[in-house]
Amino acid sequence: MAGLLKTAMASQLLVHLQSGPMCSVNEAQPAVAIGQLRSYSKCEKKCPGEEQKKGKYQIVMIRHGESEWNQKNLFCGWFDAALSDKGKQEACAAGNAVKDAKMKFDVAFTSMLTRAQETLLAVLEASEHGEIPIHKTWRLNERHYGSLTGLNKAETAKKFGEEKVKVWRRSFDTPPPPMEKDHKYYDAIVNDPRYCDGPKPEEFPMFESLKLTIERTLPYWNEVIVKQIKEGMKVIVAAHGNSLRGIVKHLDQMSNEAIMGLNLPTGIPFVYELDECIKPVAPMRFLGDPETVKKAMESVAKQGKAK
Ligand SMILES: O=C(O)[C@@H](CO)OP(=O)(O)O
Repeated sequence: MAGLLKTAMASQLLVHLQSGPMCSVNEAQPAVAIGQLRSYSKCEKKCPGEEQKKGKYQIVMIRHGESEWNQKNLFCGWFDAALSDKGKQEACAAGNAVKDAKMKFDVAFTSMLTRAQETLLAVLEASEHGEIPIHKTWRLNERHYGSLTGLNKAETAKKFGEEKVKVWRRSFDTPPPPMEKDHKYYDAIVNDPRYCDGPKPEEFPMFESLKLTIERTLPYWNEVIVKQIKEGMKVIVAAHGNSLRGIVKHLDQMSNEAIMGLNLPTGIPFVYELDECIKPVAPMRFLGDPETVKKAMESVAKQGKAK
């Protein structure tokens, strides 16, 4: 625990949020119609009493906006793809939704990858946050997609079958094949100086299932993020589809089968109300129009279909 806390402190960055260009350029045309704070439940209707349920603590999480590799439908994992223009717009719209919901954060957590960090900065900028501490950790990185990194998902489904790709993408414990040393992106990832403070060589993944992703994400969640929540800090986490699916699985105690059906949309913040034991008192709710959220989730699921 002390080690993780030390790493968290070492990666702390005080960001000066200037009037950055990302949100001012595109704010007139948000790609996602972010609505007011709305309840989103499994029944997709307002369930009585659910909407207003407040916990002792609250946390906001967001998957990064669409990346250039999401746009090209490539397995991305630890490759450091930049946000697409649409992804930048999504991030700004997410920040506007946070502002509309009058949410303020004391501390932020993100991964080592640019797409999550840029999304976070855009959210903080658009929601008029000043300077808050930002902790960056590889433990919130996207799951490592092994040898699939850089392959087109639809073409991979055509070659290996949609079922196989679904297992690689969404099964709990079947990992993709490992990334070997001769892989096109091996050097760019393994020798990236951003990882000089970790992971240690023996921890550095060459592939990850969701199970393995959870095994490296949860210690940080429990020992660093939860600690801050319990100290009364208002927390935002900007990370990735699968590192966040791991946290959601943990929070909602979802079965290995149930988590297969969860596809988080890009760039739409979601909120958990938590009790004193950090257990959700209501389902996650998105700061977005439910129909938009539903469509965005379906579109993520469809990425693994052959064309
Ligand atoms: O490619 C990836 O790294 C992830 C997230 O973009 O994709 P998937 O939704 O297939 O797990």
